[in-house]
Amino acid sequence: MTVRVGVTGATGRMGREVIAAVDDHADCEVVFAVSRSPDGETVDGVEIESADEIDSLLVEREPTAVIDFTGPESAVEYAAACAGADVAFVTGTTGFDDAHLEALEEASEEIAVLHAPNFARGVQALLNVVGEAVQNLPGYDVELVETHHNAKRDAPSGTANRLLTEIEANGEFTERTHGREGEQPREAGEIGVHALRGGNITGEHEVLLAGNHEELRLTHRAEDRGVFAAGAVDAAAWIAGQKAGWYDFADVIAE
Ligand SMILES: NC(=O)C1=CN([C@@H]2O[C@H](COP(=O)(O)OP(=O)(O)OC[C@H]3O[C@@H](n4cnc5c(N)ncnc54)[C@H](OP(=O)(O)O)[C@@H]3O)[C@@H](O)[C@H]2O)C=CC1
Ligand SMILES: O=C(O)C1=N[C@H](C(=O)O)C[C@H](O)C1
Repeated sequence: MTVRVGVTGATGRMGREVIAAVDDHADCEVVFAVSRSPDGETVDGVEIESADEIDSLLVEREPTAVIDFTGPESAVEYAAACAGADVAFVTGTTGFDDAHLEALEEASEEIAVLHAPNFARGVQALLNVVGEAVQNLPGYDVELVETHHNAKRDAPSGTANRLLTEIEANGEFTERTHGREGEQPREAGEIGVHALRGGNITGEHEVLLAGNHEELRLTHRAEDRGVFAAGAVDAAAWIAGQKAGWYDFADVIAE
């Protein structure tokens, strides 16, 4: 079966990568790609259409799934449009607050919604092992450093937040300390969180566990955004035919 993909935020860094990744995938095709302000542009030969037309595009082009890498407000709006048209929604957007997540969960009562803050398979592996490392090194100091390009809006990254959830679920920690300045000695039990921004760095995440005159560093470095796009397209292919509900990239990898 051919997976018919709709792309939102099509002229953004990730939107362009998704269009290219769909092209590389034997069983997928882009059936529409939208932007809020299309100016007759094409991306990899795909015409960019107006996001104002999303409701009719969802009905007329019959996508199997929409892939969204935009912003929190827009992701919620696009998810609601997909719910109205019975189309599955795959989003890699980050920076959601509780209200955004609640709105996405509401959509997942009607359609299959898959959210992953990182579609790199290596990050999924990191998420699988970080808890075990924390359990094996009780009392060690934990610091998390994420590094991204200078246009990233949200901090810490969505991936960093997911890693922090895993770390906290597997050890005794008191609080997250975001950066340090002035007289601020490290407290036992805190997790230091640091967001670096610069140039066009694709995305790096490092968890440092230090203690007992030793250190363990678990680092993931994405070298190309294509890795995220490929994972999102795999997710779109996987989600075709799934029933309404909330899914994660781990569900895709498990199969
Ligand atoms: N899960 C993962 O693996 C990854 C997640 N990301 C996340 O994806 C998101 C997008 O990243 P990136 O592509 O670098 O960002 P860009 O700013 O390059 O692109 C985002 C696009 O989304 C659209 N957009 C942004 N805000 C809104 C809004 N309020 N309403 C409607 N459309 C909007 C814009 O397109 P237009 O105006 O043309 O509609 C914009 O071009 C971020 O949240 C980022 O953290 C990034 C990489 C990997
Ligand atoms: O904005 C980005 O670029 C990225 N965002 C994601 C995040 O916030 O975790 C994933 C990736 O690191 C790139």
